[in-house]
Amino acid sequence: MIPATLKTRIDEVEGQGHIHWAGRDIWVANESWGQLAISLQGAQVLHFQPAPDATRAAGASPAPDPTRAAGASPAKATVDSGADDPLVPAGWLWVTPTPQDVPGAIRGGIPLCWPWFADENTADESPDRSGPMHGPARKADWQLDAVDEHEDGVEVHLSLPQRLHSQLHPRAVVQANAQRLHVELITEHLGETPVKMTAALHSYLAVDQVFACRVEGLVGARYLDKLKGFAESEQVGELGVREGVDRIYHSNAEVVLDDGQRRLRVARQNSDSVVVWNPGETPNPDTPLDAARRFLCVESANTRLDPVWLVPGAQHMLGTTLSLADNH
Ligand SMILES: O=P(O)(O)OC[C@H]1O[C@@H](O)[C@H](O)[C@@H](O)[C@@H]1O
Repeated sequence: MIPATLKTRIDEVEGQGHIHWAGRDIWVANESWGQLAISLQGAQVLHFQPAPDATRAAGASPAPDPTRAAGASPAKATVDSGADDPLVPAGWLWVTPTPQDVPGAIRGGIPLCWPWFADENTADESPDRSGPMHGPARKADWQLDAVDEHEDGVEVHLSLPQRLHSQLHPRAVVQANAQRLHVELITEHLGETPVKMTAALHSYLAVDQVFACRVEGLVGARYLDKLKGFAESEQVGELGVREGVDRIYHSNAEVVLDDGQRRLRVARQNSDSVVVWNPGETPNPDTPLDAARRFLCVESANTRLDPVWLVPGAQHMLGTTLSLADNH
């Protein structure tokens, strides 16, 4: 579910190319296996949409997608999102219809939070540890290093041309094909002393209605409830989202997000924290309330529950893989 103007520009690309949207340089693939768009600000995947024929062949039965069913013509079906640029129900990710100007971050897609999650400020080298929420990497300009063919899709490599930390340096790899989207955030330690970091792949997943969603796979997991001062609880039964939610689950389990229309599997690599977040009645100023009902973040993360100590010469890969889950 992304803004109509973004979807139209992606549809206009034949093969691979760059578009300009909301003041950002965005790399796009629009190929027979599907569509992928990555903003070079933040190396942020903004859109992923497998071709409908290919997902049927994989044995799943996704909900019909009106913007692709008509043959990938410019999006027509729109969702009232309370903004001039309506959302269209395209793909697995959500992007706000009213993005902040650069140098602000775009809320949506898969922001890379690095080298800390939220306001934990691990690996924050500013004198008073007052660095930005979710770290500086999501607002920085990344560069596209390479695009390879990969499993009938693409593999995209991105890196940061400048240093954001004296010892740690990140790069990103995005793989997309007709069956899945896979994102890796790789951190290399180039310095001399151990460093503690946290991070997140802050995935904004498009849903039909957030307060009708179920997140399966967390039964029995302990979690910190950020809306209750980080009170610790145990998940009883599957999680049904019925109001704003902001929880860090201590779990390495694969979860399935079921919105009644689509069952999306969220697998994670080297992540013992899964963050489930929607702002409920109090979204950020860049997110109209109607639009906020259309996403649930299910984030592959390393948080205060499982921080990473990186030693000199070591590297850490935080990953997430999205694919369709079988219907019950
Ligand atoms: O608005 P941002 O900076 O993208 O972050 C949004 C949310 O991100 C989530 O990961 C956090 O758990 C929330 O506490 C936070 O509000």
